[in-house]
Amino acid sequence: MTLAARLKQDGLSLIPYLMAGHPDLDTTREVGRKLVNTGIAAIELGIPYSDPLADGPVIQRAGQRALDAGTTTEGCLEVAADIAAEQAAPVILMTYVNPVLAYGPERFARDAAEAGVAGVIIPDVPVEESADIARTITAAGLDTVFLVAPTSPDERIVAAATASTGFVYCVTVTGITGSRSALHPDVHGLLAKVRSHTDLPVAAGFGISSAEQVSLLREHADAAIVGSAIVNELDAGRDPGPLVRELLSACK
Ligand SMILES: O=P(O)(O)OC[C@@H](O)[C@@H](O)c1c[nH]c2ccccc12
Repeated sequence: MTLAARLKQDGLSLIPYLMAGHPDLDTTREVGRKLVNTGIAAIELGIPYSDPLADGPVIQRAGQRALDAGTTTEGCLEVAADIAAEQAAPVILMTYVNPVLAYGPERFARDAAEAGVAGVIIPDVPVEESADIARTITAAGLDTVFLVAPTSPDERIVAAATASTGFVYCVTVTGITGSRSALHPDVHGLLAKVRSHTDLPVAAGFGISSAEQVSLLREHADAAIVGSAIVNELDAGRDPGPLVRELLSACK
């Protein structure tokens, strides 16, 4: 089943995010393997990068810790392969464009596809400049995912939806990743606008950390993406499993 078809299935689903290599790759492998078997729709795996523009403090710190621990793109792809081998939920890589260029775009796309990865999110390629990289990714059989924000004009939403094949990532707050006490005041209007421009699934992310916030997205989004709240659990030395189960029950 394609990533898009999976996310279009029954109601709101959950996509947890892990930073690969935080606190080390063995933990990412172990936690990722467990999480894909909890009923999540997909898992987003971040590749750490030294200049992460859109990352808030929690994800930035996790990325720095991963880099300090010697995490490489090769290592991330190996862990992605181990998680994908569970055959329980698709693995989506989230990476800035520089690590992809450093690795070589063709090689990156081929190795990710070989690892069993389903799709790639590259947040810092403006959709207007995305044609080459998107072609390389889709040629390897991977899905592309582009982001739209509350500030995106209609034509940008259309362009992002046209360039995406897996789902459209709807950033539900203005700014960087990280837990917020409240969702965007017009999150439902924003999601409705994106949905009016595409048949692809629409996933909401940025600032979603609680079961209550997840439940507010029911019937408005196809998936909720939760990053910082999960990274926080790992920072506190806790298994993120219980939080993920709580968030999952809010999807129903
Ligand atoms: O951490 P949050 O607020 O729950 O947001 C998800 C997010 O962390 C994850 O999707 C992500 C991490 N880094 C990114 C950079 C750009 C876009 C998305 C991301």
